[in-house]
Amino acid sequence: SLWDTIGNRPVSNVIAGSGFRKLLEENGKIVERPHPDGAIQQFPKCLIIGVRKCGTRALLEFLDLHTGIQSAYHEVHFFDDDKNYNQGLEWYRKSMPYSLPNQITLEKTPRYFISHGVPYRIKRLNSDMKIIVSLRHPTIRVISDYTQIYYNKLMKNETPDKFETMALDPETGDLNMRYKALQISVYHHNFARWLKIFPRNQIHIVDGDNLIVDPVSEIRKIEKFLGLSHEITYDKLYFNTTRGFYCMRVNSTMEKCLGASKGRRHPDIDPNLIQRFNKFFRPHNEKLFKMLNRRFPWS
Ligand SMILES: Nc1ncnc2c1ncn2[C@@H]1O[C@H](COP(=O)(O)OS(=O)(=O)O)[C@@H](OP(=O)(O)O)[C@H]1O
Repeated sequence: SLWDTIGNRPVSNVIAGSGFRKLLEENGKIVERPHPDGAIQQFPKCLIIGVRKCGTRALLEFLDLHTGIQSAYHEVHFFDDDKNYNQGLEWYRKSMPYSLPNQITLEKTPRYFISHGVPYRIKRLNSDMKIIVSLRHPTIRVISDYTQIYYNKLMKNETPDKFETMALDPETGDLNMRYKALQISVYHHNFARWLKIFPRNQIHIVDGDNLIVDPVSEIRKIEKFLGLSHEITYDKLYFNTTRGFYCMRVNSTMEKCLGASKGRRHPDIDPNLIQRFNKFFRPHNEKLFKMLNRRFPWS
């Protein structure tokens, strides 16, 4: 991609800390991401592993505003995709943005959370890897997941299934346990695998619902988790009333919101069906809270 070709081209006449590291856009396109002398491509020290639709893109981009962090813009899918994994570690390192030696490289691939074998592969690369997981209300996450697939189908000129068709077993009318979006929201199933490989204190959990309404408070906890100073304030993030979400002040002249696929309106869903989902998730949430030694305001 354009991104990668720029990554291999050093631009030396740019001063560190003066905006060299951030997205540069021209006519809405990312055109260049120059880096300073001494910058190198480093393995990530921190991974955002998921969960899908829980604000992983917002986290990655907001954290990229920090001078101590360089985020890989694309989802690299190294640990979950055998085709990429078999390219080897150098391939992975070369997929990273340039950063100064004391900066933390950050990568996010939400599929890591649900992919078997990934925790072990990450541990083999770096047993000290810091791991970030964002969680949202499980029912809202299901609906967000459905909404994404709904629009993906529309874009491919396919007819999307109704939510009820996906969510309910056609024979019994019960919730469809084979529905992938439902399975992903049973967070403790996947979490159990991660906690077998990584100690709890190496995993930071973000409240993805709170990230939407008070991003600075969630980012601040991550800054602490990563041993970074507190830089991301409401000078850098502002509430964009048109979008209905927080957007970024990348520098004094550039503002940036997440892409149009983030924060789409969810379809109206029968409140009874929502209640059935909530009821289904309740005991699973309790298991999760126990596992994580932390509660969330989901009922
Ligand atoms: N600031 C800001 N701007 C836009 N969107 C925001 C923001 N903060 C959090 N979110 C929520 O992020 C949800 C998408 O999550 P992900 O980025 O993890 O999705 S993905 O798995 O990478 O497709 C997305 O879910 P939907 O609202 O269902 O689209 C948003 O609610």
